[in-house]
Amino acid sequence: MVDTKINNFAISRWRAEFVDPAMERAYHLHVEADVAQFLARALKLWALLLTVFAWADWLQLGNSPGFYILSGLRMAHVCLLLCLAFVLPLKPHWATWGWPVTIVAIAGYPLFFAYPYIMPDTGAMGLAIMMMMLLSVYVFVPNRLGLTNLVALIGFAMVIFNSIIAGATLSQLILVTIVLAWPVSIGYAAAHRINTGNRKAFRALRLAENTNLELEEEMTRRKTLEVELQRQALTDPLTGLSNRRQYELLFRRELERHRRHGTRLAMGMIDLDHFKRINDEHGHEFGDQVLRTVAETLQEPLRSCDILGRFGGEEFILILPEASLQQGIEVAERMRKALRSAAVIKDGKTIHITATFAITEVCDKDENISDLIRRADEALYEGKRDGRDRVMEAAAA
Ligand SMILES: Nc1nc2c(ncn2[C@@H]2O[C@H](COP(=O)(O)OP(=O)(O)OP(=O)(O)O)[C@@H](O)[C@H]2O)c(=O)[nH]1
Repeated sequence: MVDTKINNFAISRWRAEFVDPAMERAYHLHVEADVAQFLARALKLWALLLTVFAWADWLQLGNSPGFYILSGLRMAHVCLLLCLAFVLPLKPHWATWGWPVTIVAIAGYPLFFAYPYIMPDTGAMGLAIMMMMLLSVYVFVPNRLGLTNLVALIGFAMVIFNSIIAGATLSQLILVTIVLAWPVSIGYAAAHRINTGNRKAFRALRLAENTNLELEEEMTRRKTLEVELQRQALTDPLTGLSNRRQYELLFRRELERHRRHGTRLAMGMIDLDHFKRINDEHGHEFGDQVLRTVAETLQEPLRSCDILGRFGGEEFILILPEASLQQGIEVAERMRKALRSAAVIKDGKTIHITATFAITEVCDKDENISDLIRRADEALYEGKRDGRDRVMEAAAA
């Protein structure tokens, strides 16, 4: 992810590039395919124009050594332009890197340099061509602004050098400078605007992407929070079992299924034996630990569709969908044995826990869970009285 710190998006004043190299690289990566495609087209057009201009040389020079020298230089430059144009689709990063097109542009100067020597009377036309070329490299050939300045500077220096060789006076040199300053300054301003504008568009895109990402993260965070809140609202914080709201809801759903499809539905109550003693002897905190262990142990023999909830204190509630009274008793027996063999170690001492179970089954008379709880509770009471650690049957009357 791109850093959203606004400093990272600062654009340099003269080069019209991002100040942060990493950001500039990211920008290059983003635009390189498009730039490479456009640059390849520009190079091909440039090569075409250069080739066409050989006709003008022929008209001026005819079948002369000068024509062949200029044509040789012209063709060498055309070859370079076309080579780069055909390599760019394979190496698109060359387009944004800038140096290949810069070198190819500079390699074209010998042709312009040779003109005044072969055709001394075309000085004004050479100057006009140089003006056009300078303007073109700025506005038509996509390149890094600093490198375009280098191309322009070398071209400018070459024209001045040629003019001095040709014996130009100081006032003529000043005039040539003013004439060339015109396309350079206009070209620079236009290229600066294009480069800065493109980077500003990239900055806006990145900021929008970052905002989207932050929004997505916030949405995920809220969703996770919502799920957690929902979980907390439906589970007992100590044991992680279903709380009253949850198991009553699930029971209503199962009761509905029982009424509609005639499926059987068993229900049970579980009450730990002498839990007060554990609390009194080992402390409330240890009692909590025991309750957590009990919750884990009681769940072991259950199917994934069975529901174990915390009824309150050291009492638990059991809902067994599609189970008869007999099947419920068998499950309870397995739970009782599992609990018996589970042990909690305290100060090197092993503490065994037992519980009394009461199982009942939904019958036609039952209207809600309270009817079953009442029945199971009575059986529990009997179980306690008969010595605890047993499974009681609470058949409907
Ligand atoms: N540690 C802890 N103890 C609890 C919690 N809820 C209830 N208790 C304790 O559970 C004990 C229940 O005691 P009783 O109702 O007398 O039942 P018992 O000692 O298990 O005796 P029988 O049910 O007759 O076998 C009390 O001491 C409560 O304080 C709890 O969340 N954590």
